[in-house]
Amino acid sequence: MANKLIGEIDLHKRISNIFAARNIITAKDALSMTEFELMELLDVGMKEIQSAVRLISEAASPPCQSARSLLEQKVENEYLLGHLPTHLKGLDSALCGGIPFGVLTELVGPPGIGKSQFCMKLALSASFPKAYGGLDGRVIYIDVESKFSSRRVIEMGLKSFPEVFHLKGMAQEMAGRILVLRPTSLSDFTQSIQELKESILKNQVKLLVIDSMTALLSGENKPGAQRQQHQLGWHISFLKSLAEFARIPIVVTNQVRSQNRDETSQYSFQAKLKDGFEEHTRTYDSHLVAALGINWAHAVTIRLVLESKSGQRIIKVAKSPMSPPLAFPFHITSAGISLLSDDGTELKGPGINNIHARAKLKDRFQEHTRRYDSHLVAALGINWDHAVTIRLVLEAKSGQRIIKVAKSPMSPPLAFPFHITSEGISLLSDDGAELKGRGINNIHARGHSDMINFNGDCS
Ligand SMILES: Nc1ncnc2c1ncn2[C@@H]1O[C@H](COP(=O)(O)OP(=O)(O)OP(=O)(O)O)[C@@H](O)[C@H]1O
Repeated sequence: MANKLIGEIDLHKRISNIFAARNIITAKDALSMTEFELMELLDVGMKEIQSAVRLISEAASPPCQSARSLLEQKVENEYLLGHLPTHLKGLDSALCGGIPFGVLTELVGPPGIGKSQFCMKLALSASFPKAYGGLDGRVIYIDVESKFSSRRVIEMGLKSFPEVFHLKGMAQEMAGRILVLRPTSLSDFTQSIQELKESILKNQVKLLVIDSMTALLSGENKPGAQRQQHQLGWHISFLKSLAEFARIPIVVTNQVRSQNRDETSQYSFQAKLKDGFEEHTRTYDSHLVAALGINWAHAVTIRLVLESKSGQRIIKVAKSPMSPPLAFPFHITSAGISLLSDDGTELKGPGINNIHARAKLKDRFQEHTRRYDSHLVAALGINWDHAVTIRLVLEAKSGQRIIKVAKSPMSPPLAFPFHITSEGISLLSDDGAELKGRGINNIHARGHSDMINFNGDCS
């Protein structure tokens, strides 16, 4: 508006020509001067100057709008901006159609809970043909932890949308629409996202995924949480403006982990300290704030918390401008994430922003395994568990050697009995038994009494 040309404003021709002759071209040029200055410069009477300034101001100001018309515009824009369906019915209806365009959405939760699985399914949904509920677009998937698996995406597609994926060439076509970038450092990542702006518009990109932001920070060896948060500040505003500018959903994953003995973590900006419970949770904040920074938590429009409670995976809509806090139990199958119920349970109180890394220790047996956690954490370091993509656990249970796929982005937890002969390791059966519950990350060294559990991994 300020750059509106004076020549295009409905001024008297003579006055308009005088402005042009004195090189006052835009509304901003004219309105930056006082009426006396204009009088002096243009050599025109006060009355004429006042009338010209009034007309220029009117032309340069945005029109008045009623609250009603603003609301109508908002609804219209939301419709135009659209949503990326998650194909999880309950979640899609809570989010008015799915992950909204034009804003940042954060998936936050402990390792192994299913954040990458969720992102891969979103990538599928964005690249899928419109006729089948997709967006028919391309996806940029920034895979910091090298967890993206095209095999897994195709498996999800075949199981979730068999009618489309069995069409000849469709799997290749879908996989070809997902561009995977693997930055090796924060500066590499910075360069990649700066270069993205143009290609997002040119290439019909409908989704940008960053999996995960935490891994980018933990990869940097710079000392001091403050410094890391400061570095992240630029990325937050850049990604936010990129989402708005390109009108696409940007989905970012973040791991959280409590280094403390309790398994609950909480975002620090939530809940004023009033009572003992909140005072207690405060001790865990410092770790989370160090990883993500306070500005990050404010910048995201949608926050979905994925957690595990009493052996059940749960997805919570923890922050959303259009939904109350809701929780949905889910599981992961070969078709990807699916909800066990589409009716979310409404959440109240401080629980909304708590993140359960695993079930609370309830009995003496588990209390016993806890002693070994500190040993593992001390030996391997807390970042170790985050860093590995595949974890195979080799253990002995009731005299039988077992190899377990305990962490994998493309396989459910499976156990295979094996033995070792002169030819090396061989499986006794090629049909793995699927594992459920806490046993997945337990390691049996001999009998029950020697069991070790990976600290913080979800059960
Ligand atoms: N084909 C499959 N069938 C069933 N479950 C699977 C399959 N592939 C992977 N999973 C399950 O998905 C889980 C891993 O999820 P995912 O890799 O998304 O975790 P994450 O939250 O991204 O972890 P991290 O923070 O460590 O990256 C594992 O429990 C694994 O068993």
